[in-house]
Parts: sequence; C-alpha cells; structure tokens
Amino acid sequence: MEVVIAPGPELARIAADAIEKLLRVRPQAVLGLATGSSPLAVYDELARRHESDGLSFAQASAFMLDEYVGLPAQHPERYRNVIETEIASRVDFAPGAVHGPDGLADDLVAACAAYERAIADAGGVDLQLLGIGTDGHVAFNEPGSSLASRTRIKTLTRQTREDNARFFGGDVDQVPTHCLTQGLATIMSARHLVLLAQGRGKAEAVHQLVEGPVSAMWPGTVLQHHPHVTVLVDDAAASRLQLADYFRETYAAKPAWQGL
Ligand SMILES: N[C@@H]1[C@@H](O)[C@H](O)[C@@H](COP(=O)(O)O)O[C@@H]1O
Repeated sequence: MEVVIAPGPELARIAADAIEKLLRVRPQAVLGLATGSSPLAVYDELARRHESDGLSFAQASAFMLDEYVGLPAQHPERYRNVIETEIASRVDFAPGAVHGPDGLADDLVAACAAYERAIADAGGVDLQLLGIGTDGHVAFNEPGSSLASRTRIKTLTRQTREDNARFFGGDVDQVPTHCLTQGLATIMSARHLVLLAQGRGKAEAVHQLVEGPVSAMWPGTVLQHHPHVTVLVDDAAASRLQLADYFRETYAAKPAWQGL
C-alpha cells in the first residue's frame, strides 16, 4: 500500500496521471468509476486532458461501483446519472461502454449476478478509483460486510444516509435505504486500486484503512491484502496516521521513474 499525502489538486493530478498512463499504454483499459465528492477533481482533470491533450476513452470501458435501489431513471442523484454528468458525457466513451448495477431491475439478485458476469467478461477492472465513507465503507460495503462479498443488495447505515443527505436537499428521508454494490472481493479483483480521501472527517477511516487491523467493522481495511493499492490523502485526512512522517519522507524521496 503506497500512501501519498499531498494537497487536493495534486492528488487529483496523481490519480489522473495513473489513468492517463494506463490509457496511453492500453487504450482498451477497463476503468472502475466511483461516485461521491472525492473523485470529482480527478474527473475534471481527465475531462481537461481529453479536451486539451487528446486523451481518449474511445476504446475503454468502465464499471461503476454501486447504485441506489429504486431512484427513478431521471433522478439526478441516481449514480448512473451522476457518472454520466461528472465524467462519461465529458469524454469520448463509446455508447454502452459505461456500466452500472441496475438499481431499477425487477429481479435485483439476478441484476447483481449479471453485473459480476459483465465485469468478468470484460476481463476485470484494470484501475479502480475509490473513495471511503466516514465509517470506513468502500463502494457501499457498510461495516459488517463480508470481506469475501460479491455484488449484492445492501442496506445503508444511518450514518451513510446522513452523510449523503447533502445530495438530497439535506433531507435524510429522501436518501434511499438500499443499494446494489460491488462486494469487497469484487473490488479486490481489480488490478490497481486508487483511493482518494480528503478532509478531517475521513481521518479515522484513513487511519483504520492504513494502520488498523483488518476487520469487517472497517471494510476498507481489506485493501491491506491487495498487492497494488495507492492511497491519496490530504493533510487533514492524514492527520491521524501514525506513519504520516514516514509516508511524507518516502514520497519526497521517490524516484521519478517509479510511477504509482
Ligand atoms: N457510495 C459512495 C462511496 O463510493 C463513496 O466513496 C463514499 C464517500 O463519499 P465522498 O467521496 O463524497 O466523501 O460515499 C458514498 O456513499
């Protein structure tokens, strides 16, 4: 696990660099896209590079992490629509190249199984962007999630619904109670995980993620078992890291050729 502590704009540049490098080498790469505020600056940077530097997504495909159950097709907070607005519509993905779990399916269990198959059929995810919830959830794998879980239906915690109420006019009752989410084992199957976290509200979750014991109570801790994880955090999100000085020194001394 590599931990980089840097100001927010630099974190977005580092994540965008990793995606650009992948796409230049492997234009047909499979990307994993996350919602939430954490990756928004990365999406802005990718859109800018598409516009100015010719970075193309035309041969790439993408899989979203999760989706609310039951939000109407046109609802702006439906994750499918959020991803469309924040990144897909701003670059040149081919029609149908961006996939998400179907939170409006009649048979949600079948939709989850179909989503797992679609990821496998695409050859798996090359680079997965991730955020982390204040309670340590990744995607919507809430505390108590099986570390071996696959895409399935989950019930959101009160904490997550309160955290996400800001996207629903501040009204927690408007936040759906259920979601479909890639499981922790699904996420662990991606070849490179890039997690972004900013702000003091994430400090405890980041501390547990990097330095805590692996536990379903802090679902992100399963990433400690992944061979290629990059954790990109600002000073506030890093404020509880016991190894913060070590991570700063390591990054400052990192050879330019090394990459992420
Ligand atoms: N399902 C999403 C997660 O994928 C996201 O990582 C997390 C943090 O969101 P934010 O980046 O806005 O803090 O919360 C949401 O509930």
